[in-house]
Amino acid sequence: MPADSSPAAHGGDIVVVEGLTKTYAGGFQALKGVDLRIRSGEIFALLGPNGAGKTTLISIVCGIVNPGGGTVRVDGHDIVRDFRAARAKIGLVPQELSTDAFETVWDTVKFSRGLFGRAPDPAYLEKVLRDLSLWEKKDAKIMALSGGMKRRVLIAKALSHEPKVLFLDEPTAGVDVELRRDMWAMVSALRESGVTVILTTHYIEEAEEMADRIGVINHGELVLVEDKTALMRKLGKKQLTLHLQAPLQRLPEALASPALELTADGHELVYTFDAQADETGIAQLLRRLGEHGIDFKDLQTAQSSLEEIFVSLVRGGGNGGAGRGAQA
Ligand SMILES: Nc1ncnc2c1ncn2[C@@H]1O[C@H](COP(=O)(O)OP(=O)(O)OP(=O)(O)O)[C@@H](O)[C@H]1O
Repeated sequence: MPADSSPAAHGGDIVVVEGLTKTYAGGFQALKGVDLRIRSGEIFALLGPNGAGKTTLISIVCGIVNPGGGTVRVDGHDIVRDFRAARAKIGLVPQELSTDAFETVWDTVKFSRGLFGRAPDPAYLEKVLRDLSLWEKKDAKIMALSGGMKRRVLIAKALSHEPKVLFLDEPTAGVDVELRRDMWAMVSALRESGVTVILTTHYIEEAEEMADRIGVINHGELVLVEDKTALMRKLGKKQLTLHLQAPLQRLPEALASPALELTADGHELVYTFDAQADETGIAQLLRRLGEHGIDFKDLQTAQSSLEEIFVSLVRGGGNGGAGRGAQA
């Protein structure tokens, strides 16, 4: 990336979204006041169920959809007042390759660069194609490429004008496991080259694998923004299920704790604990159960997955509020 004197070049936030709202014609409120700061050089994953507002948010930042209220700045440029400068900083990888089927890889990438008014730079484009393992295919027509290669062409096009921020909308939707791994490797390599990457995904595994930070959006609101490692620490929560000898009507008062739950049928006790804590509390729990004459015949443990955390977040339950406002 060429050096410049813009704010983000000094280690600030490359994308700053403040109070962003969007109401579509017809009255549907797709974004309800989103605040989000993307740090220069990070990989940020935006997770959310269908219809949560991910594409709307990305489309506004990329200038495809008009914002309602609020502001968005990309590398210091307002996306409305200073659209061309803001847009020039952005590469967008859409889900589908729509046109260009008869063009060669080289021509389509060269054309994309030209669209942004950048001077030709064959050496840069060669590097992009080589990095994406597309160099051998530079003279092939796009229609003759495999699905995975077409996806790479989309990335090459998005990188053709040397953007600072790359948006990937569902980069691995519908691709096989091998290509998904390739894409992950490519995105990591991009980060190494200094590009900030923002991706939307339905695949929690993808966010888990790639992202530095994760944002969860639901019903047009960001319900959580957190470092992945912090989120993974939350994942350290485990559950111990005790199958009781005899069903209990209710938990004795003395054992009442938010961490301990009796199942509806009274046959099981479920204890939730932090597997990474020094003191899980299990020994104490078992001792106290003994004191109350509660015997169990079997026990098992299970670890909650990011998937479960995500589901509880988007249902508005669980510990979803914990990360609210946690972004920088
Ligand atoms: N042009 C439009 N007119 C009216 N409503 C729209 C329009 N575009 C999107 N919506 C609605 O806004 C909501 C958010 O859509 P959006 O595409 O941003 O969600 P998403 O999180 O990207 O979903 P998905 O994961 O399914 O792509 C949805 O309920 C959608 O139906």
